[in-house]
Amino acid sequence: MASLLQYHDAIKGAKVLMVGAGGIGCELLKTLALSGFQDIHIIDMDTIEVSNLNRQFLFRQSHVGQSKAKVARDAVLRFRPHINITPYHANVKDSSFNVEFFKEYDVVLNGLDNLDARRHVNRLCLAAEVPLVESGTTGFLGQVTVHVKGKTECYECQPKPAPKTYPVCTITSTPSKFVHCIVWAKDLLFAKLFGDKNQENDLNVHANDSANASEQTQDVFERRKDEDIEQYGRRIYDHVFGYNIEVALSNEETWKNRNRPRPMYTRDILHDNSIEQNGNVVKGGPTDGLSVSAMTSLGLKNPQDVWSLVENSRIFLESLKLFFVKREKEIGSLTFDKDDQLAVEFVSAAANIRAASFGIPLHSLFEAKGIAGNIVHAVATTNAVIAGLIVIEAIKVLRKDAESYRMTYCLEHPSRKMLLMPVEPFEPNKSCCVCSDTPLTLEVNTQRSKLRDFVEKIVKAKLGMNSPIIMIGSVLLYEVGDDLDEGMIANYNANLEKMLCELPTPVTGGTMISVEDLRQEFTCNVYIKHREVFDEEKEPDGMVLFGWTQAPIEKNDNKANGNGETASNALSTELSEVQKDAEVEEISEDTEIIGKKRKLPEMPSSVKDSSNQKDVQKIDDDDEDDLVMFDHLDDANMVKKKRLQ
Ligand SMILES: Nc1ncnc2c1ncn2[C@@H]1O[C@H](COP(=O)(O)OP(=O)(O)OP(=O)(O)O)[C@@H](O)[C@H]1O
Ligand SMILES: [Zn+2]
Repeated sequence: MASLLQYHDAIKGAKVLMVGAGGIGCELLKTLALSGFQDIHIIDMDTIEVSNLNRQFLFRQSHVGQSKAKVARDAVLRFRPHINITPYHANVKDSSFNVEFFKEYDVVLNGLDNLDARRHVNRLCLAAEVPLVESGTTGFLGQVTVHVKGKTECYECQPKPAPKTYPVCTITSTPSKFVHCIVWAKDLLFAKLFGDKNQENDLNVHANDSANASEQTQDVFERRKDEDIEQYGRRIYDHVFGYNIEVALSNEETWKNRNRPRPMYTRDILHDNSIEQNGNVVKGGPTDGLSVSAMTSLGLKNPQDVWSLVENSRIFLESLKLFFVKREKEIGSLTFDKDDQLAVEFVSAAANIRAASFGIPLHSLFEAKGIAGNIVHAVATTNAVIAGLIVIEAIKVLRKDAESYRMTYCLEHPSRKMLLMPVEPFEPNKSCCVCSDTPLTLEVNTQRSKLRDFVEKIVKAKLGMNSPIIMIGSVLLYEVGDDLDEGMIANYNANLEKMLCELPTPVTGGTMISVEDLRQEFTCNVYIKHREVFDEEKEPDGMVLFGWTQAPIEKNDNKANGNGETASNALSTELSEVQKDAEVEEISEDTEIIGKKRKLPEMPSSVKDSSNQKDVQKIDDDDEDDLVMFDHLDDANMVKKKRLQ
């Protein structure tokens, strides 16, 4: 009875910070409120999108365009009117959410969808010494991990899997990488125009240019009776690249912290009648569906060339026309196939036009073809399960019950006979540069690399610092800040362009550089080792950082935005099968780790063999054959003592 009371007191008196009010966040807020939490603060920088409504159940159609944090608060207060919920419609990386702010909380709960924000929160939690419960879901997979400074590993102690999935809103509204444009072109536009008409689709199908009311309700993507194919193509182009972008621009909130896209209309891009002049090969040509090609039709030969916006626009219109003229019978039943030349041409051109609109570098057809993917649908149930686990861990953290902390993985294969896999947390990784003082080593050619290369490729891309200060001893070489005077800015800019060995305090072999992010209260020492030659293919940065735990950089990614999302509720892109497999593999690897290194002091009863003290479980899977060894309880306890002092 006493312990129940204690448990209740821990919840009632706790001040909790939730970061992210999306798929996991909505479930989490509801569960926190219903579990008796009374002082909850929520940070989320986004507004509600139509595509959120199917699973972010606190939001309704009428809330579209409003702050997620605020609407989530109002929704929960309706059934828990007497608790305090404080919303912040802001980026968690804003300077107001500093260490002092974090110190006010008893626990921080993440429901985020990107690595960048997760790393930032991890660092602030370490600096403020506040426990963090971290989470993520992708389709049926998910995990909850606990990070307590000095007791367990931090979020960055282990290498992170390469980013694999993309949030729906990023695809439909705010692409920042070429891969987002490919997913949009393939999974939304191509599917809408040529696929099953009954499929759900997140594209805006209404236009405001309809002359009468009946047309208001008509799907814009339907070809109208007697509509000329040229006209139809241009109408689609103007709708998706022009009108829809204008609609998106009208929501000012979305663009507060982002670059505004440019609406594109055929009348502006294609001033001449190039389509009619060049596209008239349509009547002749091959009859075999899969060999029809817009490139051939327009005389574009090299798929490795990056086409201009005009060329992509012509390919777009031409491939659309060819589908209707040459492959009309297939329309309504097509699915994207990377071996279908015309489909690849259409998707590649559409992605490039969208990329141009959003200021994203264009890619060749060859590159675009390599980025094809499957959707990993968000599974609301996974979010709910994960939210429940977050609350369970949060309660343990509040009760300082370190012995029972668990990292829990939600698995996909029911044939493993267990949905949830609890794992005892690791102790901190002594060589983690984020939660320990271990210096990093950088091999670099100090005569050929500029300070700018170091800042961009190491400090920002790898160490994830947003406002770095770079020093050697007490000499400042570079800093980012709002309060710098013109002289300082000029000085730092000049330093950026200097080779490392030519800086006012030269960086050569043996130099120790100190890099600090004041906002994250994160400092790193980087020991420099001069090296003459680098392998251009294997070491494209021309420098190699040792001693950090970050995963390899994502391939097929727009380098300008180095952080990928391991999103909950996400669309995956190709790197398709490969990525899906990787996700499963990731869990399999963990499974193996459990057998070898991580012990499971308590397993779900479904997998416990009651007759055994030392259980060897053979888990049969469709195509996998994992052997997992569970140590008996006594061993497990010993291990636990060793890990969690
Ligand atoms: N730096 C950040 N600061 C504040 N909130 C963030 C930050 N980064 C991500 N978020 C929020 O985290 C939430 C993640 O939720 P979720 O994964 O469900 O994504 P979503 O954008 O709501 O859904 P989807 O994109 O899949 O339609 C989003 O609401 C997003 O606004
Ligand atoms: Zn760490």
